[in-house]
Amino acid sequence: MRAPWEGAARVLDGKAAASAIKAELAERVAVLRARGVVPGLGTVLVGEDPGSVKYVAGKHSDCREAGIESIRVDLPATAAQGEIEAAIDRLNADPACTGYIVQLPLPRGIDTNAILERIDPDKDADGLHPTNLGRLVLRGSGPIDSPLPCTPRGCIELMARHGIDLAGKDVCVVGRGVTVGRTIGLLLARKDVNATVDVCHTGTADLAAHVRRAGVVISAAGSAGIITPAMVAPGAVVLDVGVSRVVDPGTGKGRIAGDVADGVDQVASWLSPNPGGVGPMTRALLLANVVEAAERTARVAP
Ligand SMILES: Nc1nc2c(c(=O)[nH]1)N[C@@H](CN(C=O)c1ccc(C(=O)N[C@@H](CCC(=O)O)C(=O)O)cc1)CN2
Repeated sequence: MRAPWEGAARVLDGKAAASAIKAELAERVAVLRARGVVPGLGTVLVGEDPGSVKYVAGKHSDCREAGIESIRVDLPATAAQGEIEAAIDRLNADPACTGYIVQLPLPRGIDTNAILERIDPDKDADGLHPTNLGRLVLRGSGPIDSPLPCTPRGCIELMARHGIDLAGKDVCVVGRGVTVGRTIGLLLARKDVNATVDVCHTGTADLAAHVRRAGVVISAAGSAGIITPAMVAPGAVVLDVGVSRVVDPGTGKGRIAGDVADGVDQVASWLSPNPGGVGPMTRALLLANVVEAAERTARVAP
């Protein structure tokens, strides 16, 4: 007899979940506006990396959809550390900007940690300021009244909105970048989620053995096709978060590839497409951070 997942994984539809979240947020923004509180998201983009340009443009169009104002600061790739810091200082002082992000990665030679630490923690829409990461570490249970990193939050919300309960599950996270791998374990291991987390990276001796043990695989390695069907336990939930640019050998043209190889959909019970999975959720949860910060300021209950 075939298990329910055999044949084709069900789709973790990030586009649909993100649209629902944005509609919910639009209602909360209307309440805020009625009380004279206007949320405004700022973005700082340094350089013209095509991926980053696209993601930032997406964040501004999301703001329009949810009724959030947005402020764009675009700097050339040659911007010096001091110029980026000056832009941060202006956003910290701007009352129209209630939250903002610095699009990562920053060009080589820029001290990213110094930039992230300069953001006013109360305006940190990405949840990557040390104060907010520290709050996440300190508050292992109960509500958190500070912003949470958007992609980790998006991964958990995507599964929750598809009825996937993570309590007691073994989750294998692949990748240790700051926006996902290094922070998602903090959220997954909280008492309200109750998962057990295994974080793998380029120094992991036997990646396949770790992935095979997991009921949930979250791959944010940025290494095309690193998660193969043979590595995945039958019925596992798989989230494809990584993005890399590859050249298609057939056409010679560049294209975007995820971490999950073809055929995983024949083994997994649920699979997030890439694009269309975690990416839109990252953007929706960024807006949630902005709205929640404005609600805290206005003391409006969600
Ligand atoms: N300051 C930050 N920088 C970066 C973050 C972050 O959370 N904060 N994460 C990533 C990029 N990212 C957000 O900025 C991001 C990635 C992907 C998407 C997205 O919607 N992707 C679409 C596809 C878009 C396309 O290429 O057509 C999808 O997956 O469907 C949004 C945001 C690194 N930097």
